[in-house]
Amino acid sequence: MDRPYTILSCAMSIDGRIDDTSPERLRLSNEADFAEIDELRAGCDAILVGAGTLRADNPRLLVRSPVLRERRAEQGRTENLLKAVVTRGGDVDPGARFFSTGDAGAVVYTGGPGVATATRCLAGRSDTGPPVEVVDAGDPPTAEAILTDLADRGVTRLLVEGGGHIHTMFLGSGLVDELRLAVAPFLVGEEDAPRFVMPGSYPYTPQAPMRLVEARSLDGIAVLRYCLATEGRP
Ligand SMILES: NC(=O)C1=CN([C@@H]2O[C@H](COP(=O)(O)OP(=O)(O)OC[C@H]3O[C@@H](n4cnc5c(N)ncnc54)[C@H](OP(=O)(O)O)[C@@H]3O)[C@@H](O)[C@H]2O)C=CC1
Ligand SMILES: Nc1c(N[C@@H]2O[C@H](COP(=O)(O)O)[C@@H](O)[C@H]2O)[nH]c(=O)[nH]c1=O
Repeated sequence: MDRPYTILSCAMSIDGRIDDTSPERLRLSNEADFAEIDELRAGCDAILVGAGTLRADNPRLLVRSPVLRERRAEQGRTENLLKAVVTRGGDVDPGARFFSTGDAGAVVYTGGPGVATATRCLAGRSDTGPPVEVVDAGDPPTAEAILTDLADRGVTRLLVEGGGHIHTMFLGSGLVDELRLAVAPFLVGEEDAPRFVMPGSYPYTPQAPMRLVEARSLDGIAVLRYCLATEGRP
């Protein structure tokens, strides 16, 4: 299977939560960590999130540093990354910042009735924004179909940036090459706070663990990097 090198990046609390239940976005990363994540973004061709993250955070998913954007432009690349969102039902907000910002366009991965729903939702968008395409990636969409489509678009390096259901989908597929975790030095402690992953079936077991390749402190945040590709795994 021709697919991009796939990095999953996530910031979590010590109790494995990626947000709290308040309406404001929880800041788990510190400035140094956000700067590293920006470097990580700048080194990728595409960035992918789930529709839940779009609804909760209304993120822009841009390269923040002007220096990094300029470096990309000098390399003949778009200043920002191609954006991708995964939705089962196709209900996406055409006014979301995800669709109106950036210079590389966006792809909505959905399937079944979600294709018509997403197409209908996006019909209300103005024509002046970056191009947006709705792609049928199966019903329900699979990580494999999404990665194959991204590879066809010339994406060689993909950053998956949440949320918990999308982590579950991608880690469950066994098609992630690298995991970067930033562990903030506190606990969220709320039963209903979004989790890093849901219960599920994962190929990373005590018999076939991930390989820890880096562990360091970034101003008090533990940065952990794991290599997920091992022999016998795709
Ligand atoms: N700390 C961090 O690093 C990050 C934290 N977050 C946080 O994560 C939270 C959001 O996470 P979460 O609620 O899990 O949402 P996700 O971003 O994981 O998106 C979930 C949505 O993805 C779609 N989906 C789920 N499973 C599938 C599937 N198998 N196939 C296709 N589509 C699927 C559904 O969309 P639909 O409903 O449209 O059908 C679902 O509602 C927010 O609170 C956000 O702040 C997010 C990113 C990073
Ligand atoms: N809060 C939090 C994260 N949250 C996620 O980061 C993304 C930010 O997008 P944008 O603001 O557009 O650049 C968005 O998907 C949001 O859910 N990420 C992290 O690395 N650390 C954090 O503490």
